Amino acid sequence: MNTQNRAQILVEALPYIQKYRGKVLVIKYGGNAMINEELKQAIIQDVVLLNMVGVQVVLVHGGGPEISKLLNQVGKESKFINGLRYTDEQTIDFVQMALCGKVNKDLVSLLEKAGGRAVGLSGLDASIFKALRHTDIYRTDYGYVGDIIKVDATLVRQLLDEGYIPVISSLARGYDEDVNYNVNADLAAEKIAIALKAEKFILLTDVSGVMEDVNDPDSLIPSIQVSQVSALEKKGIISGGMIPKVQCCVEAVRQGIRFANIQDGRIPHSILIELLSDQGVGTVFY
Ligand SMILES: Nc1ncnc2c1ncn2[C@@H]1O[C@H](COP(=O)(O)OP(=O)(O)O)[C@@H](O)[C@H]1O
Ligand SMILES: CC(=O)N[C@@H](CCC(=O)OP(=O)(O)O)C(=O)O
Repeated sequence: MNTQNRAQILVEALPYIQKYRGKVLVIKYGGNAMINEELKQAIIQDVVLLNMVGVQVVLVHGGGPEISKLLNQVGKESKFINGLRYTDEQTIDFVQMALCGKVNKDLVSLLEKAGGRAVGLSGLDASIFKALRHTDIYRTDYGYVGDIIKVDATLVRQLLDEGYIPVISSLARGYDEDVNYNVNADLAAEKIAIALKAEKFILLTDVSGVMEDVNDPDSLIPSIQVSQVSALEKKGIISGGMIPKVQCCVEAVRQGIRFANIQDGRIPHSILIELLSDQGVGTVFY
Protein backbone atom coordinates (compact mmCIF):
# COMPACT_ATOMS: atom_id res chain seq x y z
CA MET A 1 0.00 0.00 0.00
CA ASN A 2 1.39 3.43 -0.91
CA THR A 3 1.64 6.41 1.45
CA GLN A 4 -1.41 8.16 -0.07
CA ASN A 5 -3.61 5.10 0.52
CA ARG A 6 -2.40 4.76 4.09
CA ALA A 7 -3.18 8.41 4.75
CA GLN A 8 -6.59 8.01 3.08
CA ILE A 9 -7.53 5.22 5.50
CA LEU A 10 -6.56 7.33 8.50
CA VAL A 11 -8.45 10.36 7.18
CA GLU A 12 -11.52 8.20 6.48
CA ALA A 13 -11.60 7.30 10.18
CA LEU A 14 -11.80 10.94 11.32
CA PRO A 15 -15.59 11.55 11.05
CA TYR A 16 -16.24 8.18 12.70
CA ILE A 17 -13.88 8.93 15.59
CA GLN A 18 -15.71 12.25 16.03
CA LYS A 19 -19.06 10.42 15.94
CA TYR A 20 -18.19 7.76 18.52
CA ARG A 21 -15.87 9.73 20.82
CA GLY A 22 -17.41 9.84 24.31
CA LYS A 23 -20.12 7.35 23.28
CA VAL A 24 -20.64 3.87 24.71
CA LEU A 25 -19.94 0.81 22.58
CA VAL A 26 -20.85 -2.61 23.99
CA ILE A 27 -19.16 -5.59 22.36
CA LYS A 28 -20.19 -9.19 23.03
CA TYR A 29 -17.22 -11.44 22.45
CA GLY A 30 -18.29 -15.08 22.20
CA GLY A 31 -16.33 -18.20 22.98
CA ASN A 32 -16.36 -19.46 19.40
CA ALA A 33 -14.52 -16.33 18.22
CA MET A 34 -11.84 -16.82 20.93
CA ILE A 35 -10.29 -20.05 19.74
CA ASN A 36 -7.52 -18.48 17.66
CA GLU A 37 -4.88 -16.43 19.54
CA GLU A 38 -4.10 -14.22 16.53
CA LEU A 39 -7.74 -13.24 16.15
CA LYS A 40 -8.04 -12.64 19.86
CA GLN A 41 -5.06 -10.30 19.62
CA ALA A 42 -6.71 -8.36 16.76
CA ILE A 43 -9.90 -7.93 18.81
CA ILE A 44 -7.88 -6.74 21.81
CA GLN A 45 -6.03 -4.21 19.64
CA ASP A 46 -9.34 -2.91 18.24
CA VAL A 47 -10.74 -2.44 21.75
CA VAL A 48 -7.60 -0.66 23.00
CA LEU A 49 -7.42 1.59 19.94
CA LEU A 50 -11.07 2.61 20.32
CA ASN A 51 -10.55 3.27 24.02
CA MET A 52 -7.50 5.41 23.23
CA VAL A 53 -9.50 7.61 20.82
CA GLY A 54 -12.16 8.17 23.47
CA VAL A 55 -14.79 5.53 22.72
CA GLN A 56 -16.20 4.08 25.95
CA VAL A 57 -15.90 0.37 25.25
CA VAL A 58 -17.48 -2.33 27.41
CA LEU A 59 -16.48 -5.91 26.63
CA VAL A 60 -18.98 -8.59 27.67
CA HIS A 61 -17.60 -12.03 27.11
CA GLY A 62 -18.89 -15.56 26.77
CA GLY A 63 -16.74 -18.64 27.00
CA GLY A 64 -19.03 -21.60 26.38
CA PRO A 65 -16.18 -23.74 24.97
CA GLU A 66 -13.95 -22.93 28.02
CA ILE A 67 -16.76 -24.01 30.38
CA SER A 68 -17.31 -27.22 28.42
CA LYS A 69 -13.54 -27.92 28.46
CA LEU A 70 -13.36 -27.49 32.23
CA LEU A 71 -16.43 -29.68 32.76
CA ASN A 72 -14.88 -32.30 30.49
CA GLN A 73 -11.64 -32.22 32.53
CA VAL A 74 -13.57 -33.03 35.70
CA GLY A 75 -15.57 -35.72 33.94
CA LYS A 76 -18.84 -33.80 33.71
CA GLU A 77 -20.83 -33.78 30.50
CA SER A 78 -22.20 -30.52 29.06
CA LYS A 79 -25.91 -30.57 28.51
CA PHE A 80 -27.77 -27.87 26.57
CA ILE A 81 -31.51 -27.31 26.51
CA ASN A 82 -32.74 -24.87 23.81
CA GLY A 83 -29.22 -23.46 23.51
CA LEU A 84 -28.83 -22.88 27.27
CA ARG A 85 -26.46 -24.90 29.44
CA TYR A 86 -28.25 -27.02 32.01
CA THR A 87 -26.53 -25.70 35.13
CA ASP A 88 -26.74 -27.85 38.26
CA GLU A 89 -25.30 -26.92 41.66
CA GLN A 90 -21.81 -28.17 40.77
CA THR A 91 -21.86 -26.74 37.25
CA ILE A 92 -22.52 -23.16 38.40
CA ASP A 93 -19.20 -23.31 40.31
CA PHE A 94 -17.37 -24.46 37.17
CA VAL A 95 -19.09 -21.76 35.10
CA GLN A 96 -17.83 -19.21 37.63
CA MET A 97 -14.31 -20.69 37.57
CA ALA A 98 -14.12 -20.71 33.76
CA LEU A 99 -15.73 -17.33 33.08
CA CYS A 100 -14.63 -15.18 36.05
CA GLY A 101 -11.39 -17.01 36.85
CA LYS A 102 -10.01 -17.86 33.43
CA VAL A 103 -11.62 -16.10 30.45
CA ASN A 104 -12.20 -12.76 32.17
CA LYS A 105 -8.70 -12.49 33.63
CA ASP A 106 -7.07 -13.65 30.38
CA LEU A 107 -8.88 -10.87 28.49
CA VAL A 108 -7.92 -8.30 31.13
CA SER A 109 -4.26 -9.39 30.92
CA LEU A 110 -4.27 -9.14 27.13
CA LEU A 111 -5.87 -5.68 27.21
CA GLU A 112 -3.33 -4.49 29.79
CA LYS A 113 -0.48 -5.96 27.74
CA ALA A 114 -1.75 -4.07 24.68
CA GLY A 115 -1.64 -0.79 26.65
CA GLY A 116 -5.29 -0.55 27.70
CA ARG A 117 -6.53 -0.08 31.26
CA ALA A 118 -8.97 -2.90 31.86
CA VAL A 119 -10.99 -3.94 34.90
CA GLY A 120 -12.45 -7.44 35.09
CA LEU A 121 -15.89 -7.77 36.62
CA SER A 122 -18.76 -10.18 36.64
CA GLY A 123 -22.45 -9.44 37.01
CA LEU A 124 -22.00 -10.43 40.66
CA ASP A 125 -19.80 -7.42 41.41
CA ALA A 126 -21.79 -4.53 42.88
CA SER A 127 -24.88 -6.55 41.83
CA ILE A 128 -24.53 -5.33 38.25
CA PHE A 129 -26.93 -8.08 37.18
CA LYS A 130 -29.80 -9.50 39.26
CA ALA A 131 -31.70 -12.43 37.84
CA LEU A 132 -34.64 -14.72 38.34
CA ARG A 133 -34.48 -18.43 37.58
CA HIS A 134 -35.03 -18.99 33.86
CA THR A 135 -38.15 -20.84 32.92
CA ASP A 136 -40.24 -21.46 29.82
CA ILE A 137 -43.86 -22.26 29.00
CA TYR A 138 -43.18 -25.99 29.54
CA ARG A 139 -41.69 -25.31 33.01
CA THR A 140 -38.45 -26.95 31.89
CA ASP A 141 -35.78 -27.20 34.59
CA TYR A 142 -32.62 -25.39 33.48
CA GLY A 143 -31.07 -25.43 36.97
CA TYR A 144 -29.14 -22.27 37.87
CA VAL A 145 -29.77 -20.42 34.61
CA GLY A 146 -30.98 -16.88 35.13
CA ASP A 147 -32.86 -14.17 33.27
CA ILE A 148 -31.60 -10.70 34.13
CA ILE A 149 -34.39 -8.55 35.49
CA LYS A 150 -32.38 -5.70 37.01
CA VAL A 151 -29.17 -3.95 35.96
CA ASP A 152 -27.18 -1.54 38.09
CA ALA A 153 -24.69 0.06 35.73
CA THR A 154 -23.38 2.65 38.24
CA LEU A 155 -19.97 1.02 38.71
CA VAL A 156 -19.53 0.36 34.98
CA ARG A 157 -20.44 3.99 34.24
CA GLN A 158 -17.88 5.22 36.79
CA LEU A 159 -15.16 3.01 35.31
CA LEU A 160 -15.95 4.24 31.78
CA ASP A 161 -15.80 7.85 32.94
CA GLU A 162 -12.36 7.14 34.46
CA GLY A 163 -11.17 5.76 31.11
CA TYR A 164 -11.15 2.06 32.03
CA ILE A 165 -12.34 -0.78 29.82
CA PRO A 166 -14.81 -2.86 31.87
CA VAL A 167 -14.67 -6.57 30.99
CA ILE A 168 -17.78 -8.34 32.23
CA SER A 169 -18.63 -12.01 32.58
CA SER A 170 -22.22 -13.16 32.44
CA LEU A 171 -23.04 -14.26 35.97
CA ALA A 172 -25.86 -12.73 37.97
CA ARG A 173 -26.92 -12.58 41.61
CA GLY A 174 -30.29 -14.03 42.50
CA TYR A 175 -33.00 -11.38 42.79
CA ASP A 176 -35.09 -13.32 45.28
CA GLU A 177 -32.73 -16.16 46.25
CA ASP A 178 -29.22 -16.28 47.71
CA VAL A 179 -27.74 -17.98 44.63
CA ASN A 180 -25.64 -17.14 41.58
CA TYR A 181 -26.99 -17.69 38.09
CA ASN A 182 -25.43 -18.57 34.76
CA VAL A 183 -26.66 -16.15 32.09
CA ASN A 184 -26.29 -16.44 28.34
CA ALA A 185 -23.63 -13.87 27.43
CA ASP A 186 -25.56 -12.42 24.44
CA LEU A 187 -28.41 -11.54 26.80
CA ALA A 188 -26.08 -10.09 29.43
CA ALA A 189 -24.47 -7.88 26.78
CA GLU A 190 -27.86 -6.69 25.54
CA LYS A 191 -28.96 -5.77 29.07
CA ILE A 192 -25.87 -3.75 29.91
CA ALA A 193 -25.98 -2.05 26.48
CA ILE A 194 -29.56 -0.94 27.17
CA ALA A 195 -28.76 0.21 30.72
CA LEU A 196 -25.80 2.26 29.46
CA LYS A 197 -27.83 3.66 26.52
CA ALA A 198 -25.04 2.50 24.24
CA GLU A 199 -24.61 4.19 20.87
CA LYS A 200 -23.84 0.84 19.34
CA PHE A 201 -24.05 -2.82 20.27
CA ILE A 202 -21.89 -5.38 18.45
CA LEU A 203 -22.35 -9.14 18.74
CA LEU A 204 -19.30 -11.01 17.45
CA THR A 205 -19.98 -14.53 16.24
CA ASP A 206 -18.58 -17.23 13.97
CA VAL A 207 -20.59 -16.44 10.81
CA SER A 208 -20.54 -13.34 8.61
CA GLY A 209 -23.90 -12.12 9.94
CA VAL A 210 -27.51 -13.07 9.27
CA MET A 211 -27.64 -14.95 5.98
CA GLU A 212 -30.53 -15.88 3.67
CA ASP A 213 -28.94 -19.32 3.42
CA VAL A 214 -26.39 -20.34 6.09
CA ASN A 215 -24.58 -22.49 3.54
CA ASP A 216 -24.20 -19.70 0.99
CA PRO A 217 -21.48 -17.21 2.03
CA ASP A 218 -22.73 -14.70 -0.57
CA SER A 219 -26.21 -14.50 0.98
CA LEU A 220 -25.42 -12.07 3.83
CA ILE A 221 -28.30 -9.70 4.65
CA PRO A 222 -26.47 -6.38 5.28
CA SER A 223 -29.33 -4.61 7.08
CA ILE A 224 -32.59 -5.60 8.73
CA GLN A 225 -35.34 -3.35 9.99
CA VAL A 226 -36.59 -4.76 13.31
CA SER A 227 -40.15 -4.91 11.94
CA GLN A 228 -38.95 -7.40 9.27
CA VAL A 229 -37.63 -9.92 11.79
CA SER A 230 -40.80 -11.89 12.47
CA ALA A 231 -41.25 -12.47 8.71
CA LEU A 232 -37.67 -13.79 8.48
CA GLU A 233 -38.32 -16.08 11.47
CA LYS A 234 -41.55 -17.37 9.92
CA LYS A 235 -39.72 -18.14 6.67
CA GLY A 236 -37.24 -20.19 8.74
CA ILE A 237 -34.30 -18.00 7.67
CA ILE A 238 -33.29 -17.30 11.26
CA SER A 239 -32.78 -20.47 13.26
CA GLY A 240 -30.68 -22.15 15.97
CA GLY A 241 -28.08 -20.01 17.76
CA MET A 242 -29.00 -17.04 15.56
CA ILE A 243 -32.47 -16.74 17.12
CA PRO A 244 -31.34 -15.37 20.52
CA LYS A 245 -28.77 -13.10 18.86
CA VAL A 246 -31.37 -11.56 16.58
CA GLN A 247 -33.79 -11.22 19.50
CA CYS A 248 -31.09 -9.41 21.50
CA CYS A 249 -30.54 -6.96 18.63
CA VAL A 250 -34.27 -6.38 18.17
CA GLU A 251 -34.75 -5.71 21.88
CA ALA A 252 -31.69 -3.42 21.97
CA VAL A 253 -33.01 -1.34 19.05
CA ARG A 254 -36.54 -1.24 20.51
CA GLN A 255 -35.04 0.01 23.78
CA GLY A 256 -33.38 2.93 22.03
CA ILE A 257 -29.99 1.68 20.81
CA ARG A 258 -29.69 3.07 17.29
CA PHE A 259 -27.52 0.37 15.81
CA ALA A 260 -27.06 -3.27 16.76
CA ASN A 261 -24.73 -5.33 14.62
CA ILE A 262 -24.11 -9.06 14.29
CA GLN A 263 -20.73 -9.59 12.68
CA ASP A 264 -17.95 -12.07 12.09
CA GLY A 265 -15.44 -12.28 14.94
CA ARG A 266 -13.23 -14.39 12.67
CA ILE A 267 -12.39 -11.43 10.40
CA PRO A 268 -9.33 -9.67 11.82
CA HIS A 269 -10.12 -6.10 12.96
CA SER A 270 -13.78 -6.38 11.95
CA ILE A 271 -14.67 -4.03 14.85
CA LEU A 272 -12.46 -1.23 13.50
CA ILE A 273 -13.70 -1.77 9.96
CA GLU A 274 -17.32 -1.55 11.11
CA LEU A 275 -16.82 1.45 13.36
CA LEU A 276 -14.18 3.60 11.72
CA SER A 277 -14.50 3.02 7.98
CA ASP A 278 -17.04 3.59 5.20
CA GLN A 279 -17.33 -0.18 4.83
CA GLY A 280 -19.99 -1.89 6.93
CA VAL A 281 -19.56 -5.53 7.96
CA GLY A 282 -22.13 -8.08 9.06
CA THR A 283 -25.82 -7.37 9.57
CA VAL A 284 -27.02 -4.13 11.11
CA PHE A 285 -30.44 -3.90 12.83
CA TYR A 286 -32.11 -0.53 12.91
N1 LIG B 1 -29.85 -17.08 8.99
C1 LIG B 1 -28.73 -17.40 9.63
N2 LIG B 1 -27.59 -16.72 9.36
C2 LIG B 1 -26.44 -17.02 10.00
N3 LIG B 1 -26.31 -18.02 10.91
C3 LIG B 1 -27.40 -18.72 11.23
C4 LIG B 1 -28.66 -18.45 10.60
N4 LIG B 1 -29.56 -19.31 11.11
C5 LIG B 1 -28.90 -20.07 11.99
N5 LIG B 1 -27.60 -19.76 12.08
C6 LIG B 1 -26.61 -20.41 12.97
O1 LIG B 1 -26.33 -19.61 14.08
C7 LIG B 1 -24.97 -19.83 14.48
C8 LIG B 1 -24.49 -18.70 15.40
O2 LIG B 1 -24.97 -18.93 16.70
P1 LIG B 1 -24.03 -19.58 17.86
O3 LIG B 1 -23.34 -20.79 17.33
O4 LIG B 1 -24.88 -19.72 19.07
O5 LIG B 1 -22.96 -18.40 18.01
P2 LIG B 1 -21.89 -18.03 19.20
O6 LIG B 1 -21.21 -19.28 19.58
O7 LIG B 1 -21.01 -17.02 18.53
O8 LIG B 1 -22.67 -17.43 20.35
C9 LIG B 1 -24.25 -19.93 13.17
O9 LIG B 1 -23.02 -20.61 13.29
C10 LIG B 1 -25.27 -20.66 12.27
O10 LIG B 1 -25.05 -22.04 12.30
C1 LIG C 1 -26.98 -20.20 30.30
C2 LIG C 1 -25.82 -20.41 29.36
O1 LIG C 1 -25.93 -21.18 28.42
N1 LIG C 1 -24.71 -19.73 29.62
C3 LIG C 1 -23.54 -19.80 28.81
C4 LIG C 1 -22.61 -18.69 29.28
C5 LIG C 1 -21.42 -18.51 28.40
C6 LIG C 1 -21.77 -18.05 27.00
O2 LIG C 1 -22.84 -17.54 26.69
O3 LIG C 1 -20.73 -18.22 26.12
P1 LIG C 1 -20.73 -18.07 24.51
O4 LIG C 1 -21.09 -16.64 24.21
O5 LIG C 1 -19.32 -18.38 24.19
O6 LIG C 1 -21.71 -19.05 23.95
C7 LIG C 1 -22.86 -21.18 28.99
O7 LIG C 1 -22.90 -21.74 30.08
O8 LIG C 1 -22.25 -21.65 28.03
